[in-house]
Amino acid sequence: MNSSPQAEVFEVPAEVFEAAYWLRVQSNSLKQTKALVSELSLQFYKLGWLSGTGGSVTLKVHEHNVPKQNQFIVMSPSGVQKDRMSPEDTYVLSSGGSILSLPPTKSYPNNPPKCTDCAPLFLKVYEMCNAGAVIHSHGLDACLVTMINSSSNEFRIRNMEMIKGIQGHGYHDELVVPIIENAPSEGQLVESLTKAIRGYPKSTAVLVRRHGVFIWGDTWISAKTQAECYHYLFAAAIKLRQLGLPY
Ligand SMILES: CSC[C@@H](O)[C@@H](O)C(=O)COP(=O)(O)O
Ligand SMILES: [Zn+2]
Repeated sequence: MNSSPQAEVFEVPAEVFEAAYWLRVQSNSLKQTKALVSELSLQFYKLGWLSGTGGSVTLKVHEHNVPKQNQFIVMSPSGVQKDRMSPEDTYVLSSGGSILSLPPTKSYPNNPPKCTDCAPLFLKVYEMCNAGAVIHSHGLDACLVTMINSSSNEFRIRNMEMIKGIQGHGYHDELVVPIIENAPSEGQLVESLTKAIRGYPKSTAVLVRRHGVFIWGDTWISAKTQAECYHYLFAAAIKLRQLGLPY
């Protein structure tokens, strides 16, 4: 008879094994994606899209041969100066929304970090739109354009060359972007965002009244390009209105 004490056996859940496997596969591109999130955040801060800690950028880790459902998502922390954020301050989430890694607490000695409040909205966009990147902008024009007509749930513009920069649109197309009402917290916007995405399948943006805009694309390049075009068109609409010209 064997009298030696039995070794304790810990069961590691299958999804932990799987996440660890994909983390290894994607580690190089994960590093690059974290760096890109902080680089783009600084760039967008300079454009006025991420000021006063508002706004946020999220990217999916792009790695060939990794199935979409195993691609990791990088998000920024909540309530921080987005222009001063370093790659190591970012969060890594599974495509299902579980947090896989968080910033070291030494970066936040007085205040434990928290993932962006926009996380449920970003996850909804990833899920419904097959996006590779989402930008939440607090650009002033994105906010003001929702206030031109407070009873309208749409922003419409036509006859502008920059409309061609929006996915699925040509010069002769009218651009229509849904507007949802703001709420005291981001989580309360999930339902109306979902409805707007469903109701406007051609749109790659949703405006939030008196707040800003969510813009997405298949890749970070597409999201950035479109975000530049959307902001141009919002600014143009405001200016045209001031000049008394139709848009
Ligand atoms: C200026 S506060 C803005 C926030 O409430 C929110 O709307 C936002 O855009 C950023 O949230 P955050 O949690 O800091 O990523
Ligand atoms: Zn916001």
